[in-house]
Amino acid sequence: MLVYHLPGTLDTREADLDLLWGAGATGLEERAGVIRAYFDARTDLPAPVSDGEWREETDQDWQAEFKRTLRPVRAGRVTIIPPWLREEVEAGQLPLVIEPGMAFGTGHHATTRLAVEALSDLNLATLGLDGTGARVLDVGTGSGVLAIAAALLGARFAFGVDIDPITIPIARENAAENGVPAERVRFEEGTLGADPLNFPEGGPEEEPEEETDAYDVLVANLYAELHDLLAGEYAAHLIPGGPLVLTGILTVKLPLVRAALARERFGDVRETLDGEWALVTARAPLD
Ligand SMILES: C[S@@+](CC[C@H](N)C(=O)[O-])C[C@H]1O[C@@H](n2cnc3c(N)ncnc32)[C@H](O)[C@@H]1O
Repeated sequence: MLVYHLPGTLDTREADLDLLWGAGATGLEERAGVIRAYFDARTDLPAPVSDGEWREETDQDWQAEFKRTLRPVRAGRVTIIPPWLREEVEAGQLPLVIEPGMAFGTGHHATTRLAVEALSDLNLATLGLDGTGARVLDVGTGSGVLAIAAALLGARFAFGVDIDPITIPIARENAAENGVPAERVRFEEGTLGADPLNFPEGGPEEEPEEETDAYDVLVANLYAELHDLLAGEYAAHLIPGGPLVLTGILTVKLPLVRAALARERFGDVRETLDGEWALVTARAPLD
């Protein structure tokens, strides 16, 4: 790939951008104070933009640069890292390894971090039947990050569902990478309500008490309109009083989520804000 590196930013050199397009650039972007102009072939550039340099780059350069930009993400008792940053997890933190890839959920989005923090605040190891650990349902699992976080935090069983089939093998690989055994985490294509055949039963077959579709905790990083649509399903899939953790909510859309939770008689509704994003926790109705 042929890239022309021009010092400056898209803002400060706005007047020069037309010259690059005019010279045949196929794309422009800015990284760390350098404008990158993509070309199919070298060409003579006019004087105002001749202070840059041509570079041949390979895909490996891109991957290396992307890898260098990733940092560990601390979320409560968990630190989310790509595999090559294992050494950077502080003592006492639970490492959660996520291979950055095609599925949403590397931990770098505020909503993922907020949800892991909220899971970290719940006592997942002692919730649930006989205090033996919570059964957690993760709706819209993506990379599996929230279900895997729940398992690492002591949940007895975590179940991730996603309507996008591409996420499921990725989530399974991430669970294996974190050493979470298959009987403690499961991922299936599916959603709540729409297709009962696709909605899996509660857990490992060898434990009869798991064969229920009511969970101790439900977490969903989706978006406000979907939380509104699914609020009744959330209540139906939680034990009475079970914690609900919702994120993916733009703060401007909070009234929609508040109204949906009130309609379905959720209690103890609390909100945490991070910039334009919100996380809402609540308790399922008691009857
Ligand atoms: C914002 S990502 C969240 C990923 C991950 N749970 C996290 O917290 O980083 C939302 C995920 O929800 C999935 N999704 C969207 N609509 C859904 C639905 N109706 N039911 C289940 N999953 C859905 C998407 O495919 C996507 O993987």
